[in-house]
Amino acid sequence: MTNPIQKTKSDKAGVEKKATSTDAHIDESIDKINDEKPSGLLAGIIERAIKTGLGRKKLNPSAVEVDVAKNMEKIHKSPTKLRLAFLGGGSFGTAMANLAARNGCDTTLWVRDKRTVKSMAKLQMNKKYLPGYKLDDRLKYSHDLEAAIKDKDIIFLAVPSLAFRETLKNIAPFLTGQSVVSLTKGMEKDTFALMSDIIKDELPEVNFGVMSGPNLAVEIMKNMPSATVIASESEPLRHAVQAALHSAFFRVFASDDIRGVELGGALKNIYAIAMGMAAAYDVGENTKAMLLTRSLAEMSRFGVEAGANPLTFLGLSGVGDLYATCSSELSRNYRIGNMLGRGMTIDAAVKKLGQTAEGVNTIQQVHEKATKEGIYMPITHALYAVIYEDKAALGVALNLMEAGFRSDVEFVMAHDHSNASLTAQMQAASDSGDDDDSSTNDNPDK
Ligand SMILES: NC(=O)C1=CN([C@@H]2O[C@H](COP(=O)(O)OP(=O)(O)OC[C@H]3O[C@@H](n4cnc5c(N)ncnc54)[C@H](OP(=O)(O)O)[C@@H]3O)[C@@H](O)[C@H]2O)C=CC1
Ligand SMILES: O=C(CO)COP(=O)(O)O
Repeated sequence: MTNPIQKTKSDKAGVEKKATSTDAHIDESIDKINDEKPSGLLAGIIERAIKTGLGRKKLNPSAVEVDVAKNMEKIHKSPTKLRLAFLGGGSFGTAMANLAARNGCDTTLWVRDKRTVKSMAKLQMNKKYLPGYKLDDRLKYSHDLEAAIKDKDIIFLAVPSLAFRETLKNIAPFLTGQSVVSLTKGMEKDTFALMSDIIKDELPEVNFGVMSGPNLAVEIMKNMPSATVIASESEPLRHAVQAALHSAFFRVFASDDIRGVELGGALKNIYAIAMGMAAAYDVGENTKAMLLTRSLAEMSRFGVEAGANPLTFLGLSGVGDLYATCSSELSRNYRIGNMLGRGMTIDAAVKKLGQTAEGVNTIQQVHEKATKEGIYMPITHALYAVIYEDKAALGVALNLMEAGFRSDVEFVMAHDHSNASLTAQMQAASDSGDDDDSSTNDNPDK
């Protein structure tokens, strides 16, 4: 059997020279990105961190990794270097694999397309998803799934949710005790399964975790300080992921609330679409703040119904990711919303984006689940009505504003019957007073 890792290594060495001198288009992109480099205080922090070895010095990586290795089941010969595989050659898989390689982990990025693997090894760059960003020269590339995961300690999955189950099925025959960590933020179409559910379904024996947080891939490639959360019931796995990815630019916090962390990452995509749409209507900061915090209320309400701890939504994977994705045009979900707000159809917006926007499917899943189970999710239902039932956005937004009286944080003061009866009185008064026809199906006191 060929060893694709060795092969790509020599490819890299052979082609590097060409890449630096001939690809004018990429040089242009790099110049453009360099122009956008952080400046001032941020630039100072980054420069200092680089000079001091990416901030891992104090952590004494080999000591941490020896400790991790001692604890991890079925861990093997060389405990001084964690061995990692990242599956998925999009922007996030690439950014995370690059972080790990830069930290000195033995890292292979698996990409399904052979030509893309060749191009990445040649240029040390992901031209399609992260053009202009040079990748660490220790990062290895492979399109051979078996070889990519062989002898690894941890396999990180960064494929879109629609490919998650299929990817697990494909690696199942080659597993020899590796742990699995999902980086995917979505729900399986039609089953409402989260990625951890799919892991338990397909690989019931495997030690697993999920990682999620405010991690816009391009900002990570620019060394902009960021943080994330690894959630797992396995402490050794949490430690291993922290040790593998931690640097002065990237902090990895820990949690054992897998459901909460995972739902934060999946649900915020719905609200990023809503916020992108609101931005297209030039709404004010008060409106954005209202939308953001009522989105958080929906997320935590839904999370609790699904078995999550509501406090998890106050962490990086909840409010942290919600804020990042709802504020930035780097978010693909936000961009989809913005295109919708400017009058495009959902199909045209998805086509124009040409990348993964998990929220498009998540809205449908959550709308259906919440309707079936009677979970109060007015923003999700409103968004569904605009996107999939062709309701007018303005009417839907006004309806949301006219929804009944509710408590602010329902885990502090429950939405009780006095609110419900007040709402009913108001509703009756407004029904008899006007004949507004811009309704949605929302019942605010369901
Ligand atoms: N980008 C980000 O900032 C972040 C993304 N995430 C999450 O990570 C996941 C992946 O997103 P991201 O990397 O951004 O996506 P991208 O759209 O950038 O890339 C998707 C990648 O998945 C590959 N792919 C698609 N279908 C399959 C399949 N059936 N088998 C194997 N590979 C496949 C694509 O290959 P091809 O090019 O050949 O189609 C491509 O390499 C999503 O769930 C996302 O929510 C999480 C945090 C941050
Ligand atoms: O999850 C992300 C940032 O944390 C990326 O968001 P998008 O998938 O909307 O680009």
